[in-house]
Parts: sequence; structure tokens; C-alpha cells
Amino acid sequence: MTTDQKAIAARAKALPQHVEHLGIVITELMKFAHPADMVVSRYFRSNPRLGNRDRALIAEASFAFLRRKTEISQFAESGAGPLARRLALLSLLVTMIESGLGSGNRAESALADLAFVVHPNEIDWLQRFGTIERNTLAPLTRVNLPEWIWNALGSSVPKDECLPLAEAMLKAASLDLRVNTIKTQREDLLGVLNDLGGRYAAEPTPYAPNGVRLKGKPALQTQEFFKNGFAEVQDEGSQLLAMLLEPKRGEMVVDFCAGAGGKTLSLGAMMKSSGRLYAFDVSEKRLANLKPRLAKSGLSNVHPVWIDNENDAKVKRLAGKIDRVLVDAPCSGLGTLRRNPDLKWRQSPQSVAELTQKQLSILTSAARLLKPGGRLVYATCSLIYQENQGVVEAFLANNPQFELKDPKEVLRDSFPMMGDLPIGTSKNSSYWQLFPHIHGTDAFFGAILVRKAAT
Ligand SMILES: C[S@@+](CC[C@H](N)C(=O)[O-])C[C@H]1O[C@@H](n2cnc3c(N)ncnc32)[C@H](O)[C@@H]1O
Repeated sequence: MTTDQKAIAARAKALPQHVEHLGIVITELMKFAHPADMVVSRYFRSNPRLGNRDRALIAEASFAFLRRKTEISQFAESGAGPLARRLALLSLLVTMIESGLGSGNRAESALADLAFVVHPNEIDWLQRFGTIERNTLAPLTRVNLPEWIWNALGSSVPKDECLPLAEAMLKAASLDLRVNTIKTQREDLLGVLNDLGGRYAAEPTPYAPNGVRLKGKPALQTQEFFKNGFAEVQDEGSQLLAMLLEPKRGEMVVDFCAGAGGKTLSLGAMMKSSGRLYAFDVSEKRLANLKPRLAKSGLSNVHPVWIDNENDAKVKRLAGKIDRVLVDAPCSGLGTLRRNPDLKWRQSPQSVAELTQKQLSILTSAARLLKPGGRLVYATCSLIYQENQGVVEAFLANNPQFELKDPKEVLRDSFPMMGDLPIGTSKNSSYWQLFPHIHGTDAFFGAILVRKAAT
């Protein structure tokens, strides 16, 4: 038996308890009362005896359930025994087939890995699920989306791309890092990572110049390179989005919705730790999470500022003084379904309508910060038209002192290219958009707005 086979056998023996734990987690997830990652980590905290491998499998299967909830729930109706067990078994089967965990990447070998836990009368039933031809499923079952989101995709991509987009969102996302160029260079970090062994197998991201993609999902927190701030976890798309702002050395820049600072840290490094970069957010907790990341980043130009709301006096005091503003607006997050599949079940047309109002209000306040000639990037990780183009159009209708700049023109000399266009731009749009089925990133939207020089 090879080391890999031994590991697989050890994991397979532990599966009966996985089914039980997973059944409890899925029952809790189906209430949709809290974000899925919070539900899963709370469960692990209250079950401290679960090992790392158990946790990895339970977490992966919980997210597989959320991604394929329609298919799994519908098929589960046909089984026997407690519903939680049926859902757990189907989710484990999906995980085994898709992620290559256990010895199987196909239905039969995935089933063999479940042999320790399935009852004889469940085998045929699982086999039937594992061999369903996906293209025979009804459209909404196949895409595992609520109808309103499936319909909304058509306003974001051409009709013939809706299915490939929806299918791409059913896959788990890769783990990407951004190299902190204040401390090291990508080639050097790739060397360090690849010396750490197979689970870190790292390669450059296809487009982002400072991105690294890891093949596995290794624990990062304990690694020296991570503790010392040589890299941060950041999806390639998010890295590219921050690059739309193109901040320069010595400028005054505001990251209006900085959160825990994913993009703030990218912007600070692009500014070579010079000038002044304000990181605003209404969430004290998120800004508190930025501080340790900032401390290890080596940046000295970032100033976190808690604001009460977008019209806070601290914002008004900087009106007309800022060169560049990033508005990474709070949004439905429906572009990140690969990572946050619970969002498709937790958002609704009503929640999107409320977000749209908030987004317009934040954009309007943030825009007042700009000097004449200054650039604002309005961005979301949504693919819903109302949160994206809809907000920008409403803003421009009320603010004629701003104009939309075509990213094809603005980015031509400075941005990573895909074919003959800057990545994320297209011949027939003046907006910037990334999609999982085209770019292999989460879906992101960006609009480049400039305050006209004469006003
Ligand atoms: C998409 S997240 C930002 C993610 C962050 N830029 C990053 O790259 O990690 C949106 C953020 O907007 C913040 N937010 C919500 N309402 C806000 C407001 N009125 N003014 C400023 N920030 C706000 C939220 O607290 C949240 O951190």
C-alpha cells in the first residue's frame, strides 16, 4: 500500500462519523439563518475532537451540498431512512466524485470509498445518482439556481453563455495568493512554496502579475511566508480589479469600502507604500481584521478610518482632495457562488433592490471626494445588472460632472492582456467584467468614472 492509499483507507474508515456530523451541519445550513462558513466553523468549535481531515471533508461536502442543493434535495426524496442521512450521503458522493478526495474521481470509485458507511439497500440508489446524465435534468435542476437568478444571468451575458456560466459557478474555486511586492517577488515566493511539497504545488496565475495559484488547499496560517506577510489570500479576479484604479506613488487615495483590506493592501503595494491611502469602512470588526494584516504587510501609507455611514463628517472633510477612490461596494456577492454557494439561497430580489439603493448612495458620497480629473472605480462581485450597470447609469444621470471611461482605452498600455484586449474588457461594452466560465475567476464588475477637469 502506498502512503496515499493508506491515507485514503484511514479516511474511509472514519466515514460513518462523517455522515453523522455532516447530517447535523446540513440540517443547520438549511435554515439559511447565517453565512455557511460561520455555521460550519461554529460546528467545528463545538466539536473540538474532529481532526483536520475530518473537518476538511465535512466542510467540502457541506459546500458541495449548497452548490448542488436542488439536484441533491430532489433526488433525496427518492431514498429511504432519515432525510439528513440521505442528504449527507449524496453530498459526500458529489464531493468524492468532484474533488478527487478518496480514491475516486468517478462514480464507481467514489462509491467504493463510501462502502464502509452505506447500507446494502443504499448502494443502488447512490449509484443511480452518481451516473445521472446531467444534460437530461430540467434546466433549473441542472444549474442549481433559484429561478430569479437564472433569469437574471441573461442580462449579464449573452443567452448562449448562461449555461456555461451557471455550470462554472457549480465548481469549487482555486486558492489564489497575491504576492506582497513590498517584501518579495513572485518568482522567489514560487520557489519557497514549491520547496514545501505537493500540497503547495504553486504556479503563476494566468493573468494577475503578482498572483500565485495553489493546486491543493493547504493550511497557510502556520507557514513562515504567510506569518511574515509575504503573501495574502486573494482571488485572481480581485487582484485584477484593484489594478483598475492604477494608483501612483505619492497620491491621495481612498478605499471607501475597505473591509478587512484585501484590496487596500494591493493598492498600498501599488503605491510603493508612499502617499496616503485611507481605508474607510462602517464595520469596526472588519477594520480590526485589517490591522494585523497591515502590520505584517510592511506598508506605512495606510490609514484605517471607521465611518458611521457614507455621509460621515470624516468623509466630507476630504471632499475634492482625493486623486483616486475605489468603491468596492457591499453587494449580493452572487459572483462568488463558487466560494459562497449559500448566497444563492440567502439573497432575494428584495435584498438586491435594497442593496442597489445603498450602492447608489455610497457611490454618490464617495464621488464627492475626487479632485477634478480624479478617477473612481465602482466595483462589485455581483453579476446582477441592477447592482452594476444599473447603479452607474443612475449615478451618471444625476452627476453630469462625471464621465464613464472605456476600460479598453484607459487600460490598453498598462493591463494584462487577453488576446488583443485588456483582460475583462470587450469590444461591445464600456464596462469591465470577469466571469468564471471565461476567466476562471469569481465574477467581478468594474466601471471607471472620471470627474471632468472643468468642474
Ligand atoms: C465587498 S466588501 C469589501 C471587501 C474589501 N474591499 C476587500 O477587498 O476585502 C464591502 C464592504 O463595504 C462595507 N460597507 C457597507 N456599507 C458601507 C458604507 N455605507 N460605507 C462604507 N463601507 C460600507 C462593508 O462593511 C464591507 O466591508
